[in-house]
Amino acid sequence: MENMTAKIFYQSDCNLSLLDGKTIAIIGYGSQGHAHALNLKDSGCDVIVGLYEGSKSWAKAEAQGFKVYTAAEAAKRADIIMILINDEKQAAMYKKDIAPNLEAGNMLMFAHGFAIHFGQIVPPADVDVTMIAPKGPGHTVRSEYQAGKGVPCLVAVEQDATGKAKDLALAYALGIGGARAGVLETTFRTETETDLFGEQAVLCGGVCALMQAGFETLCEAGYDPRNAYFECIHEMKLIVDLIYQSGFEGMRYSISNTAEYGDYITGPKIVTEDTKKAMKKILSDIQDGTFAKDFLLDMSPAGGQAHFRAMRRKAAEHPAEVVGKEVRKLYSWSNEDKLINN
Ligand SMILES: NC(=O)C1=CN([C@@H]2O[C@H](COP(=O)(O)OP(=O)(O)OC[C@H]3O[C@@H](n4cnc5c(N)ncnc54)[C@H](OP(=O)(O)O)[C@@H]3O)[C@@H](O)[C@H]2O)C=CC1
Ligand SMILES: CC[C@](O)(C(C)=O)C(=O)O
Ligand SMILES: [Mg+2]
Ligand SMILES: [Mg+2]
Repeated sequence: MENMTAKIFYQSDCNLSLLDGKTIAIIGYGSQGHAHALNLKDSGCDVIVGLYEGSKSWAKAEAQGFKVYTAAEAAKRADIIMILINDEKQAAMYKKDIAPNLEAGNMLMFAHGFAIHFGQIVPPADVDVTMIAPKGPGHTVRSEYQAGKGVPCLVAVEQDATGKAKDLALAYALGIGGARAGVLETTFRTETETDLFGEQAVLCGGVCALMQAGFETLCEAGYDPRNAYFECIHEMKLIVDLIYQSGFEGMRYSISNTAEYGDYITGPKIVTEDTKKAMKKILSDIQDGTFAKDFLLDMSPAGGQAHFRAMRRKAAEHPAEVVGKEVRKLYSWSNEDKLINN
């Protein structure tokens, strides 16, 4: 097992004043970008935003109080440059906009290790290269900060040219609220491999496939699709919320004995040794670069996102999506669809 003694840093380990006098450029204003920029601004930091001419987010970032520049101009003006654009676009943008404007002693930052770990970006030796990777979606990084809380983060230092890289990165983690929850020390490699594995096998790929298969099974057996949606999709959040609060044991305390008995009996029939075997293959494809190669190829100008777009279209047409729209209207307090339009 990996090092279980890796340090966790909290607010008292982080010195926000290390960011005094430093300009932070947030490149990208999407899920993570808007959250980091707004949280840092609310923490008193000097933040500018870098985008491309014609970006749909330019006016939004300005309306939310930021000076917005092209990525190249923002990089030139900044001491700390956080790259929060899509992983597959980072290498080309870095080469064109960031590299020519980097100065010795700058800090280049990432929220995910993909571009560095897979060698898409190779920064010069005289800059710090660090990562603060929130373990949660950008919109939650913002909403937790506003609630006085934070999303836990990973911190990693790839290059420490100034000798202060880790302390500066930790100050940044406090600025976005992550240190309120805890910041676990790791490496770019480990963050990249575990993050890709988690989102593919469990959080996004695994959970969505499980919910959809359950929904389909009930619908194919003739049950009302709205009932199937309640049972296999809607209620997932409520069960996961209990796990979030008190672990599996806490969740099982809240459910009936009938459900708990069925949980123990049936879980291993669904997630079998074959599922574990498939998980191991997924992990090995991530570790040896197979996934990164396939992803980058499809997302490249030559690939034209052919596979990505087809998969996205097919997923959007799933009957659960149609029923879901109707069911989600029932709970007017839900802001999920607002997120999609943000
Ligand atoms: N989504 C998440 O919650 C998490 C993401 N991460 C990591 O954070 C990073 C950002 O991901 P995410 O927030 O999902 O990205 P999004 O797709 O939500 O946003 C990308 C942003 O980058 C802008 N952009 C695209 N190309 C350029 C360019 N050439 N120059 C300047 N800006 C550009 C986009 O502009 P426009 O608005 O015009 O489209 C958009 O504002 C990735 O490394 C990801 O792995 C890490 C943890 C969680
Ligand atoms: C789970 C997906 C994620 O890794 C995240 C929100 O943490 C991502 O890349 O968006
Ligand atoms: Mg993640
Ligand atoms: Mg991820």
